[in-house]
Amino acid sequence: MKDTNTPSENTQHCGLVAIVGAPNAGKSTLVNALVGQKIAIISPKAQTTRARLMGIALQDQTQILLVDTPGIFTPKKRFDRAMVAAAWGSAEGANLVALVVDASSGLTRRIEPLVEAVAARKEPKVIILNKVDITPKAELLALAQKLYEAIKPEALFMVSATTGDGVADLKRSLADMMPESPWHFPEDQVSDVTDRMLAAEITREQIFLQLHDELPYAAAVETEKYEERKDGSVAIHQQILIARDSQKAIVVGHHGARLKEIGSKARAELSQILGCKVHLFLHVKVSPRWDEDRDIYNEIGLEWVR
Ligand SMILES: Nc1nc2c(ncn2[C@@H]2O[C@H](COP(=O)(O)OP(=O)(O)OP(=O)(O)O)[C@@H](O)[C@H]2O)c(=O)[nH]1
Repeated sequence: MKDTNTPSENTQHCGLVAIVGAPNAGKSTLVNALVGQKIAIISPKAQTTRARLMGIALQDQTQILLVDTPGIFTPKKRFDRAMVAAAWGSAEGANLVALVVDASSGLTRRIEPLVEAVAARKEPKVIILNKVDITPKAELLALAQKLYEAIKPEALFMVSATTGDGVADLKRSLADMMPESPWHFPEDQVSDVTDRMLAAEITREQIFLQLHDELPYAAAVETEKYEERKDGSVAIHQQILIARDSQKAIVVGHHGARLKEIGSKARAELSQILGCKVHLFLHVKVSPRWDEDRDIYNEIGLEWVR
């Protein structure tokens, strides 16, 4: 635990909130909104968040550690199992389990097992109905009632992570539920994601955004080298791993145009986040079984599962 050197040590509060929910519920968007800064990537495609990320939100004297998890779904492949294991693993030892529900989709059969699983958890729970900006009020109230009865949470919130509606109230209430404890991180730290990892995630987000119809989930990004230069800029070398030769042509594009576009958007975003000039070098590598490679699991923060 790090010494935060803040004056009023004895009145500090700090606790862990595990954010769980179905893929696409808006968990990453919500964590970014609570932290007030982008720490997790977002995409309209489900299952974007692969590893466990921690966002650190500050509310007065309270540090709220928000563990953003991969969406919980019924896993089939090893990679999927690793994602779901990471999600539940992060709920262990949490002070609060927060179930985020996409209110606009309602109580679908897909999330019923998740609701049951959350109801059975021993930690205190809250329900967060997200996407209220696109949910009719009557549906919202009916859903709130059903979920309240099923889970019996400490509290239920209605928010829009994208418009920010209800987010400040949610943050204050979460802070009120955190136990008295010294802060676990320095005041200015917003996440436990390393710059290397974030850089890989930003490139992966661009691949998603630009190619999700042609290349769903078939790519991983590894930061091979991350170098801070004397002139204050950062040079980042990354490998884009794809499963098949045919996908290489898609990622590279005509005369390299697609790769250039992925690189230039990722570079612009990284340079904004890191606050310096970024040189980004992307290499595409065909690695037929990248999702069976232990090193890649480590790099993106997932545990290897059997
Ligand atoms: N209209 C609306 N859209 C939202 C809101 N919150 C999130 N979204 C959108 O929902 C989609 C999924 O958001 P994410 O934050 O990536 O969802 P997630 O739950 O982290 O998804 P996984 O990574 O798959 O687990 C994105 O297109 C978001 O822009 C909201 O409050 N209102």
